[in-house]
Amino acid sequence: MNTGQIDRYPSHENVAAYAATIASADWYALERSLNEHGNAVIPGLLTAAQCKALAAGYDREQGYRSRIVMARHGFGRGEYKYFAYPLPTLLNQLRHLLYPHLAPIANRWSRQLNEKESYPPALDAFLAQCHAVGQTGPTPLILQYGPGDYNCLHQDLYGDQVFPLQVAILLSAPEQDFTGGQFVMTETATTGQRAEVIPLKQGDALLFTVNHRPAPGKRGRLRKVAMRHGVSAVNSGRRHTLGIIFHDAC
Ligand SMILES: O=C(O)CCC(=O)C(=O)O
Ligand SMILES: [Fe+2]
Repeated sequence: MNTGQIDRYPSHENVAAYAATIASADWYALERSLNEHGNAVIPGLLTAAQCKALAAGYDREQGYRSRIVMARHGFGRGEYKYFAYPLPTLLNQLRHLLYPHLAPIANRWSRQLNEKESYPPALDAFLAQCHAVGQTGPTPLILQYGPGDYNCLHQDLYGDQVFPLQVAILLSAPEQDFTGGQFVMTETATTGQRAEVIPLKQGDALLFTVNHRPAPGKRGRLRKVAMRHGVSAVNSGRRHTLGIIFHDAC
């Protein structure tokens, strides 16, 4: 883990708290939820103060490698910024702390789908694989939505190297900071399509499928189902999200 970096977000008073929350989470239950629904929630991973500090950092010029205005690309309406390396300490730690719990799940999914991918136990080894094929751009991001903004259903794929799980942390408080703006996931299988709205509170971390996952089909046999995620229109206020994607980008 890179510890020799400047912390751009001062109010991370509870660094040990999120490490303890990740370490003590019921990872069997989280995996069961991921297997059954393609998503799972760690409630209250960040404090309101940590969420506010990250959201307030959105307007800073420094610390980001690019800003994307979603309407220009047909991605929806709203905007987001990709962090630059070195990532803020909190974000770097969250990415490193979450990955080792997700890699064994990713490996079980890969085996169940007869895929060749296997994911190393630590993030730095996986990132080295990404960097070796030219996927060197950091993908963690922060998104900002105002009234009328939304995020089209999508998959966060940035090259051949794909880690099949990602995390989004809601930084704003629903009904206080914003209304509307619900996180939505869809699942497309040969048996039909369905959508799920996932209610989140400020500071909750949603673990979810990047592109596809194994799901029981007819006669219990596992089949591959494609998943997408997006956000319904924000009605009022401002909504910020922190996105943690584990593969880097070309
Ligand atoms: O704003 C959201 O909740 C969705 C963010 C998103 O698309 C992502 O983190 O990949
Ligand atoms: Fe996304």
